[in-house]
Amino acid sequence: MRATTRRRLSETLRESAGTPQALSERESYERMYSDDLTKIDAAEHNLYFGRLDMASDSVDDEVRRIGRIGILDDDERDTTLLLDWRAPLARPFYLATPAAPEDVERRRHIRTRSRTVRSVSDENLLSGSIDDAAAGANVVNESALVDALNAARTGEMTDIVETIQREQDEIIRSTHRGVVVVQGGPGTGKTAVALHRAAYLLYTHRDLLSRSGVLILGPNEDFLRYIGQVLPSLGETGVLLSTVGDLFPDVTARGHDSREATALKGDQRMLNVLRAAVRARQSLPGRDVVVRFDGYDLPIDAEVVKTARADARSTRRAHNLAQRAFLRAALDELADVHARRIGASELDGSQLLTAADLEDIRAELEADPHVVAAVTEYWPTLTPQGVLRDLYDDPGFLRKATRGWTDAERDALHRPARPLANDADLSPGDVPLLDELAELIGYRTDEADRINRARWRQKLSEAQDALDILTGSAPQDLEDDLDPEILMAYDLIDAEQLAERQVHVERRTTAERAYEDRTWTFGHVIVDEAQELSSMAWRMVMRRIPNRWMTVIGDTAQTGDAAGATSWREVFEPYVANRWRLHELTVNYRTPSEITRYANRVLAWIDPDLEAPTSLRSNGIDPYAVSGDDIAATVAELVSANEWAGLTTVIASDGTADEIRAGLTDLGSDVSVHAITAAKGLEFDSVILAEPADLVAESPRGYNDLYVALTRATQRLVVVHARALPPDLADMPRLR
Ligand SMILES: Nc1ncnc2c1ncn2[C@@H]1O[C@H](COP(=O)(O)OP(=O)(O)OP(=O)(O)O)[C@@H](O)[C@H]1O
Repeated sequence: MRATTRRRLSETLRESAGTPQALSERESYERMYSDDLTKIDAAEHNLYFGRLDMASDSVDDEVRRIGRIGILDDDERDTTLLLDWRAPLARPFYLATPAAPEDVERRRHIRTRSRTVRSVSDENLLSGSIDDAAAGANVVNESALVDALNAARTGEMTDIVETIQREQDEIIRSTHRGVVVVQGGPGTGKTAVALHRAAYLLYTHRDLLSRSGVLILGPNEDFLRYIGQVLPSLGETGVLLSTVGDLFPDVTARGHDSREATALKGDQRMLNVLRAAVRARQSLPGRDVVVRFDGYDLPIDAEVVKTARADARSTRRAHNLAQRAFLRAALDELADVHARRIGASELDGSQLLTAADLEDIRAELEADPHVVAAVTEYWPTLTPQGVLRDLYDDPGFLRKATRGWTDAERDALHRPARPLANDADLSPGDVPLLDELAELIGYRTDEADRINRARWRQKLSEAQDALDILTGSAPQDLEDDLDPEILMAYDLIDAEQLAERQVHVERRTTAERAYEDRTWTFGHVIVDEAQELSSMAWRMVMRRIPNRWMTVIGDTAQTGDAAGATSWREVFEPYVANRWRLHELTVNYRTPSEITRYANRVLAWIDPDLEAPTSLRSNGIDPYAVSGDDIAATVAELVSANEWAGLTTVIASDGTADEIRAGLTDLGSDVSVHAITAAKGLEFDSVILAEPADLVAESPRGYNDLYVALTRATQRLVVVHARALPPDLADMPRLR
């Protein structure tokens, strides 16, 4: 397949494309073959991993071979060689258990490295002789699963197609067209499920979703990097991965907010603040505003602006879009004022000017840039960034827009404007506010169009230059005495046509186009670590998905963000009423029971009603605590005194992470350090948790943060502390 695809690709590249049409065709073939090659390369590892021998009395007594991608033979009947894991016929591979064998007589696991088979294990599901699966256990493909769970972590998430469990499979293949909410404790495979659901939906609804795209939202860049390889390894490349903070085209928000500011910016009350802010920009003139027109001082008074403003507001259009109506009404009023001044009869005040004269005045006003500028001052063109910066910067404006707020709340929002390139001074919490403002203002970020137009102008000018050169190099004798019979290049072709020949057809993927367009609506949206999204962020996400076909993954016990969610019902009911469905995942695949013993106590403290996930395995390695007066020094000592096999990290509070990192860098150690807010969703072989009391004290959601920190390790946990341990960890064995 690879050789054939390569050959076709190089044939395509060799073809010359004379017309724009042919060029466009060539490019779409080029893309298709390149995508196929990527897919084939990605599937190489463990391509064929499962086989089902169906019972001889079942409807289809057959053998099904299951792999990462589907492969058909090139015989006449297109015989299936390998079934895609997402095909309906492959499903019993994930569902069959000895208790409910689904007509499967034997399930076989094949593990390969490159093209060598490393192991084969069989489960006989009908005969009752089960070599491999713990009979009756609710775990499918157990030995392969245990292998996968014990494997050392690499810092990149891997796919789980060989060992998807029943409760996970149900979510991955859910046919629900509304919101599917997946609630589950740490390590229950929520992220894995989300990614496999994306792959499944792309396979099942390829036509629809390849046009509209799938968006996956994650909490931070590190997390997106961590999960970034999973979908490509499943042959899917057309998905846009983003954080909420990166979802507004051209804005790379890197600013940092206090907890108070974060909470306020995420609060629904901001909606009224933003509305008020935009309305406050539709202001009235003070006294004595005049503009010179036609030799007279023309007053722009509050009455004129008020009438125009009422007209513009009654259009109910977004601010920038209503500017035209405002201007039209204001100029009508001003034309009247002016006509009354110059055309009124001295005798009885009646108007001496004809309707045509009035029209002329109106047209002259409109053509006068000073008049237009003076009028639009009271209904200016706005940008979301401009409004937001002014709001934070100007205490008077802030006060006006935040009726009913306390001074302390206003202080938390106040921030002098220091604009940076790409709006990097704004924070991720500002992005949903920008998006809301963009709606209120009617601001479009047609970045793609803008770029295309700029490119087009560039091409046009290059083409013009080329024509000029052609003209300039025309033989002199012809120049002097142009022979109308001789055709010149510029007689046949103008710059525009020349440029058109150069145009490259749309080469960007759906995901790339979606990223550059604020008003893009996706076919499906997946939100991971969804508990961290604020109300304002949800409004932004919902705008991207009007059909509300979403998969939302999270754990309200892990909410750390000051504006995050504590109840799924509260989040979704306003958008979809009861069109949301809750699934729960109950098995913790990541953390051994030795560690969850402690984590579960913290969970019970956060919410006694939440059920703790069951740990699938125990590894015999008990966590222990080490104390020392200087945290950074004790961590450094611990790190240098031990062999840390596998991926190891130190998790610390946001406030102390830097200090600890500096201590380890001095040592030259490659053990990483993660501040708690950056550790969400990640996992490591070993975790050193530094000063849990700091995590608890640093935030009102401190126990949630502690819970997250305690559930990141797949093998070992060590706690280092100077202050007293939180009560739930107090009985941990001590090294010293
Ligand atoms: N069916 C499975 N087969 C093999 N590994 C699995 C399976 N389900 C989950 N895992 C593994 O368990 C680990 C935890 O999964 P994942 O990160 O998806 O959990 P999570 O619920 O998102 O956790 P958190 O809430 O902490 O972010 C990962 O290494 C994942 O690959």
